[in-house]
Amino acid sequence: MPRVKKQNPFAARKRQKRENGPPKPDRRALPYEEIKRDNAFFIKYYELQKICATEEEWTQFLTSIRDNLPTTFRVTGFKDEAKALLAIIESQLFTEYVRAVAELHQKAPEEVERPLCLPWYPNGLAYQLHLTRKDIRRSEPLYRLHNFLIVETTAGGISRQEAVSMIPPIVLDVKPTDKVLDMCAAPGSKTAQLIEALHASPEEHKIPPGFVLANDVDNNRCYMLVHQAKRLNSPCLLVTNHDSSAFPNLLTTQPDGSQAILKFDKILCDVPCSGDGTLRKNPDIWLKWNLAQAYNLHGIQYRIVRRGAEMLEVGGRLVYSTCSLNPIENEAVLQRILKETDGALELVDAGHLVPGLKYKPGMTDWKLATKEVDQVFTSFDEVPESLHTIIRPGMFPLPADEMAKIGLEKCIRVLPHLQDSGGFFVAVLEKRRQLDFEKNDVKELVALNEKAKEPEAAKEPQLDEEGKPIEEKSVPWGPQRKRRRLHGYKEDPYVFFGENDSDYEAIKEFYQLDGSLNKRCLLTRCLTDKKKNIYYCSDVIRDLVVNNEHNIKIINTGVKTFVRCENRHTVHPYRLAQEGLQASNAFMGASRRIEVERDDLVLLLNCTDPTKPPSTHELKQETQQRCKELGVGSCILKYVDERFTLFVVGWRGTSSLRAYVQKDETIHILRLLGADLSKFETNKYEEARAAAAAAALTATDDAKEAGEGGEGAVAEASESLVATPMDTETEVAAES
Ligand SMILES: C[S@@+](CC[C@H](N)C(=O)[O-])C[C@H]1O[C@@H](n2cnc3c(N)ncnc32)[C@H](O)[C@@H]1O
Repeated sequence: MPRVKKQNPFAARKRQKRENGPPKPDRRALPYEEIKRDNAFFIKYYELQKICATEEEWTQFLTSIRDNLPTTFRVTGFKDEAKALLAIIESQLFTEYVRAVAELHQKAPEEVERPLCLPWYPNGLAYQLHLTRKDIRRSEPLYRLHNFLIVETTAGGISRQEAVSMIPPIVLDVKPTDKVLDMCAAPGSKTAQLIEALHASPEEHKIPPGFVLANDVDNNRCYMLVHQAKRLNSPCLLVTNHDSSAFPNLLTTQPDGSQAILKFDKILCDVPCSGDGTLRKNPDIWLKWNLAQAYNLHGIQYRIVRRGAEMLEVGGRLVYSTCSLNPIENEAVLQRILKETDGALELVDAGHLVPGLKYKPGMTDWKLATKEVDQVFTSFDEVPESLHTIIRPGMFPLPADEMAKIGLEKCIRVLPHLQDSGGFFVAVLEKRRQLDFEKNDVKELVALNEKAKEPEAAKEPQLDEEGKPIEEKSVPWGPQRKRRRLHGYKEDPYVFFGENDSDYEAIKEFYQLDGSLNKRCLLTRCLTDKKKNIYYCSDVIRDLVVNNEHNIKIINTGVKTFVRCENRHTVHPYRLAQEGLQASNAFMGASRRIEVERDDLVLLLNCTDPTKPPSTHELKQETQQRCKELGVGSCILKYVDERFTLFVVGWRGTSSLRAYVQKDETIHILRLLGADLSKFETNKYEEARAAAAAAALTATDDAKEAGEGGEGAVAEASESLVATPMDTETEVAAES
């Protein structure tokens, strides 16, 4: 049969671009100061919707939304370490903040307003600075604050996140036992919060029984998500890449060994939106805002929340959120799903979970309009036929009696002027019973999965009446539209340890692993006898991968726990990885542990030259004694004080001991220990000045010596000044 040649979409796009002429200038490239913070359609539209109660409030709203956004961050985690970091922030960092802001604005320190603790964020762990991102990035007096934010973000001590974006995970109220789905997760700031909530009771659960499945349709953004979530080192995270509106049903193994369709206890639908609530952070949206975006997005927003509702466990909770203020993307989507599910889904009031947050109730009346807002419609009958494909009947508010039943006023609308934040919309739904349109045929799904496992060549193509191959349909509970491509995805495989893995036996013996660690949850990402990195994931994540890897594209799972590290001194081929220690520590015996005092740990962490690790003779007597008992190889350094217990991966050399952590985490731990950090404190402004001066000097000297040709020397001079010490983990211990 002759094959129809398919068009290459990339080539087609390229051709189209060529035909369209030279590219338009990138509006995003405009500096924020130059963007006119105005858009007549935006103003006309929201004035029409009466999103504010009075003229005075409307003026406040407009003033606020045109202003830059203050910077906010939250201290990550709920553990003792987070409390200790918070104490340091509130004392040392904020003292430095007051000094620096006073210098920046040439004020007396007493006149500087201290950062604001966000009252509704649990445990006082989130703060708002009276500075914008730009202030922090571009003002020399603030360089220490900037360094702090960068280092602690990389080390996972804090998360820089817009205040309003912290709300959905709080009202989702995740518990360590919850099965959580984040349907539109990238770049992952909310996923990080969900993971933290999952790990909130380490005393109760060594490894939480629940998990977070974080998904995004955009492959590149999935990698941003992996990067963001990696800082939390959770073995209970699975990242997938799929269209959420057609997310396949997944299989899970029940305690009795049978298979069932996975239902989630908590689902976050932080759907794609027009983003006009982020105008303060992204002023370029002023240039492109138009109503067509909302009309276009309404459909996909509805389909995502509908699919979410199907996958939700009865009794489970689903949070729908957008960073848009538009009722078309918010209330109109919710009224549609609430009407369709006819009482099976219920809106609940979650205000008590964010006490002190100022917000407005959801809207129960709104109008639709043309793109230019020159024609306004209150019902579908008024919409001209030419707009029928854009403006749909379901976008109009329901009749008053139906509206009263669904209770849209329980939604949370945050407007920028209420507490100097971005704009946001959040709604909390709970599932009371199964939905009429839910498909839960487990036998069909098992059969489909089995088929998907067959090698491609073994499959009989499905043919239509004319003998042409039938494209598989995209249905939420069935195979994906592009299922065939799954086999072509370039993700590395997930290879779990078998029953009798010799590497596992060696690791178990060396580290005295206890039997509660399921060896079958260790995995590698390649099919080889000589494993390099060994990852660990929780039992439930393993089960999900094994049951569903042929049905959904898995981007990432597992935390790096053991890394091959062999040299002539080592007796065991694997060292521990700091990333995995948070999980693996719970299973480790006493054989490779050293308890260290503060001074020893500070000494070890301060060694930034991997070729000169501290000699054991420099350490306390007890540490030296313990070192003698340990052979060469990886070990766990344990530090305890009244505030927290820290575990750090170490390396016992033939005559040395060193800490095996990356630079930013080193600084984070030293900060917690109250050590002197001045050697890590860099002033980029001073460095740039020094580099420029050195370059100028060299250029002058070179020009004197060689006449022309000074340029290369200038470049060289400046390059040599930007080398940073110990940015990455050094693979082999110094002595080897
Ligand atoms: C508002 S952002 C999510 C922000 C994210 N929750 C966070 O807190 O970092 C919306 C995301 O939805 C993704 N997206 C858009 N359409 C989608 C779809 N059909 N299925 C899954 N994800 C989708 C986009 O790629 C984008 O990353």
